[in-house]
Formats: sequence, structure tokens, C-alpha cells
Amino acid sequence: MSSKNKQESPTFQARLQALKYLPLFFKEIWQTQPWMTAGNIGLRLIRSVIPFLTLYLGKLIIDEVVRLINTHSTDTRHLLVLIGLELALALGSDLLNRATMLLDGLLGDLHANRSSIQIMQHAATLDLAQFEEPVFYDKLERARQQTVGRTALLSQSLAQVQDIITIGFLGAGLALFSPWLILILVLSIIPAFLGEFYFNSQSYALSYQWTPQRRELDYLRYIGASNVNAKEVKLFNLSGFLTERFREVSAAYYLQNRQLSIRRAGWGALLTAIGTAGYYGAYAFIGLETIRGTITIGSLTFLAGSFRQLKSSLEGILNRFTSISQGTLYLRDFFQFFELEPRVASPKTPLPFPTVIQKGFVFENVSFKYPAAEKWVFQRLNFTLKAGEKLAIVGENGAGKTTLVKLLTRLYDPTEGRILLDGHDLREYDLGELQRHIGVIFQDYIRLMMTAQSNIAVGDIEQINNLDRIATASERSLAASLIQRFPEGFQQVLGRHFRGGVELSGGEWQKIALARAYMRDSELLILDEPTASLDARAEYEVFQRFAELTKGKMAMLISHRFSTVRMADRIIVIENGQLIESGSHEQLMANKGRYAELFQLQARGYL
Ligand SMILES: Nc1ncnc2c1ncn2[C@@H]1O[C@H](COP(=O)(O)OP(=O)(O)OP(=O)(O)O)[C@@H](O)[C@H]1O
Repeated sequence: MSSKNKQESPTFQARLQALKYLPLFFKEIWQTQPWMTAGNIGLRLIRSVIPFLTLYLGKLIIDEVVRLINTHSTDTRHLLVLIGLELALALGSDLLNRATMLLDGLLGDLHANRSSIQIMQHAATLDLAQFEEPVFYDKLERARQQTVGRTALLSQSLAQVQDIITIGFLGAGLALFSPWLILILVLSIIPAFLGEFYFNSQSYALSYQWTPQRRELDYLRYIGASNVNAKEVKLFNLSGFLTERFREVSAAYYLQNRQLSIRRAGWGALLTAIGTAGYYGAYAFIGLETIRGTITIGSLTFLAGSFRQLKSSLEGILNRFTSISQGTLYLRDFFQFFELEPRVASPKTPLPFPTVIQKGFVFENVSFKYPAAEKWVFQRLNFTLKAGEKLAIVGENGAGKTTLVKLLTRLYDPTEGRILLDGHDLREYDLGELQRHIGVIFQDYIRLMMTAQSNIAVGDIEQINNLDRIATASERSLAASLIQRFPEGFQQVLGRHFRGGVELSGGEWQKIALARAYMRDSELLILDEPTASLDARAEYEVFQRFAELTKGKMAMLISHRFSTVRMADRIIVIENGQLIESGSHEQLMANKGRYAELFQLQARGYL
């Protein structure tokens, strides 16, 4: 992660192409809240004529004042009406301004919430393998991080439309007087626009290329300042190591960014000066025309005002164009994330899942390697998990036991070979249904910093309000006695993340996790290291209950503890990607093979 990422930054063409995501974005906004979007657009349309009307009223007021002075008239009614109108316009403009800001803010918040939910929902449909690809993760990160940016993009795009209409009115007025003024205007603004466009691309490219480093910085911040890691950070004195790495990466990013910011500021000042000189040139031109008597003093103020307003609106439009085009690049990340399709999917017409499994699962010449890995985890693995059987899997670290579970539950599909359930490939069944019928408690089970009730309900989240089921599950997993001691019972928040939460020991968490296994009525229950943190008595009791519950059902146990393993009807030993032994505890001990060797090693360790 330390070397700078060499990803290509988006080209000019890519930026233009990214503009195509703008209509999609507006569709999203519209779907978020149609009446707010319509109201926002309507209010901006009204606002867009206000600058022209204000300037024109200003001209009428000045011309009226000059007329009154020149004619020595005391009839000021017309003048007062004009001033009254301008006051009404000013008040109305302020109200409209606040109303659009309010709608922008509310719409932005609603859209941010909606898109965060969409990201979470879509992420849940994707494959585990996709989460393990750094490129995917970077894309997800950019889509996630830009929630606030998208809110800004919304008001920028709408302001853009508003300014274009304003410019239409002002430009028409100016062109009627002198098309030359329009030319000066355009020429004085283009250099600043090009500068902005260039530097915006550079800054997007920088942030794009540094996405992996920014992720690393987030990670280091998390490791260095989270309660989960605090004890090891302290005892191993990791703070210096972590902050040093943070300093190194953040300083490199800062240097790159500083360089760009300085260049941007320098060029920006120069190019803006050109625009300002253009404005004063035009001002001088209008002034001279007034002295010559070609135009009235009122027209002088109108034209000078129009010119200034046009200049700032045009600058606004051009600058906004660059940030909108930058924003659309982020939109591209956002929409591309939604274009990702899971590779592990259900067939169009799935087979009905067997109500009672008859034959069981068969691994047929299954070979597997992780997508980004070189090494094969399994090569032509064959074995059967028979209906009603309790099977234990034994193997050294990294032998592939957890991977086997991932294949069985279709978190991954085999690279070669197939897995059959009652004679049909797992891929012929509906994915959701398959996963619903298999209950799995992984070794690294999820520890929700939420109530005990929610933590147990994880096993079958639809039953979250079924307190009877949750209570029974906690009885079976031995979590009940623990929950009784909590001041808030099932409503006790677990973990230290939130106020009032209680932290649990490793074994206590394991009892909570085990309760999840009892939440659903699975055809096959898989427990990956279910007793690793339990004391001997708890392990014994857990298995007593486990045996009762899974009577007649299939279960798969993965464990390094032979006291757990020997409960199974049959044990298989995996080594070097292949099955090397299979049989009951007694048979395998009699065989004096690898199982017997490992068993004796462990038994000796306890002497
Ligand atoms: N997501 C992954 N991407 C690439 N390789 C992986 C991934 N997960 C596991 N592996 C590799 O696959 C092999 C099998 O891992 P697995 O977790 O299945 O082993 P295990 O038998 O459950 O080990 P343990 O007893 O330590 O839990 C290991 O060599 C591991 O490094």
C-alpha cells in the first residue's frame, strides 16, 4: 500500500462522457421527492429574472431623478412608486433565496439518506469475492464518500440553470446596446475558465489516484483510536508505529496537494486579473458613451451593472461547469458501483429446495482458489455429507475448513467441479433459499454493538420481535444465565461502542453467537469453531443441547478441539487441499493415521 497508486486518472474525454450521468442523477433527485424538486426548479426560474428587473428598475429610478432635477419638478409620485417596486423586489428576492436554500438543504439531506441506503442495499447483493478486490473497495469508497459532494452537485446544477436564464435576459439587454461589450466580456472570462477547468481536473486526478492511501489513512485512524484495539495498541506500544505511518502517508499527500494548491492560487490570481481588466475596459467605454450623450446616466448604471452581473454570472457558470463536471466523475463512480452485478446468482427457474434433504451434499471433484490468489485451496476434493449426519472437519490452520463452508453456502462457487444437493448442482437452487436453509456460525461471527435481543435475532432477523424464540435460543446456547445478569436483560446494549453498553468476555460473546444457531430451523447447521472460547463445562453442556436439537438433522462442526470433534458421527481430515482420512473417532484412532497423531499431540499437551 505504500507505493503510490498508478491508476490512470480520467481524461478530458472521460470527463465529458461522465456528463451523461447528470440526467440519471436528476432522475434520482426527482424520485427522492418530486414536489420539492419541482418547487425548487420553479423558485429558481422566478429568481433568474430578478437581477435583470432590479437593474432595469435602477435605471428607471436614476433617469427619473435626473428628469426631476432637470425639469425642477416636485411631482415625485412616480419616483416613489419605482423605489417601492425595487424594495418589493429586494424583499421578494431574499424570500426566494431562503426558500431555495431551504429546499436545497432538505432535498440534499433526503437524497444523501436515500443514496446511503441504496449503497448498503446494493452492497448486500454483491459477492464476497467482490469485497475482497481492492479496486472494488476503492469504487465503493468513492461512491460512499461523495454523498456530501452529490448534495453540492444538486444545488450547483440547479444554480447553473438559473444563471443561464439570468444571462439570457442580461445578455439581450447588453447586446441591444453594443455587441462589442458581449465580446469583451467573453474574452475576459475564458482564460479564468480554462484555468479553473485545468486545475479541477488535476485535483480530481490527485484525489482519484490517492484513494488507496486515503483508505489506508482511515484505517490507521481507526486502528489508532478505536476502543476495540486500545489494549493492544497500549501494551505493544503501537501508537508511535501507527502515527509514524500516518504521518508519512498524510505528509506525502499534503505535499502533492500543496503543490497543486499553490499553482492553482497563482494562476487563478493572474487569470482573474485579466477578467477584471476587461470589466474596467468596458466600464470606460460605457462612461465615454454617456459623456458623448449617446446614452442616459440611467442607462450607464444599467449597462455597467448588467456587465458586472453578467461577468459574475458567467464566471459562476464556467467555474461551476468545471466543478459540475468533476462532480459527475464522482457520479460515475456512484452509478458504476450500481452497475456491478453479483457473479454468484440464482438461476432463472430454480429447483424447489427439498423440504427434507434425502441424500445430502456431495463434493464432486471440487477445486477452488480465491479469485486473487495463486494457490489452490482444494484440488479435486470429493466427499459426502449424508442426510442426517453430523460431520466434523479437522485440518491444520489454513487447510481450507472455513473455505469449505463458504463453498457449501455459495458465498463462492467452486473454480472447478461441483457440489450437489440431493443429486442437483447447488447452482440450480435459489441462492437465498439455500442460504436460508443452512445455519452458519462463523469463527469470526459478527459482534453487533446493539442489544442482546438484536444480537441473537441475527440468526433469523425476521424473528427479531419473537421474544419467546429468542429466549429459548438463549437457553439452549447457555446465554440465558448471562442475560439474566444484565441490568437491562435482553435490551442490554452489548460492547463498549455506545453509552451504557457492557463488554463481554470471548466465551460470553460465543454463547450469544451460538444462540443464533438456534434461531432458525435449519436443515444443516454449521458451526465453525463453536467452542473455541468456552470453558470445559460450558463446552460439555453446549454439546449436550446441540445433540438434542440436531437429532435427525445435518450438522457440520469445524474445530481444533478434539473434545468437540469426537461428538460427531464421522470425522474427515483435510490436508493439502485433499481429504486424507474419514471415519468415526474410534475408527480413525484405530487407523493410527494423521487424526490419531493430532489427537495424541493435543492429549499430551494437556498432561
Ligand atoms: N479471502 C481470501 N482470499 C485469498 N485467500 C484466502 C482467503 N481466505 C482464505 N484464504 C486462504 O485459503 C486458505 C484456506 O483458508 P481457510 O480460512 O479456509 O482455512 P481454515 O482451515 O479454516 O484455517 P483455520 O484453522 O486457521 O481457521 C488459506 O491458505 C488462506 O490463506
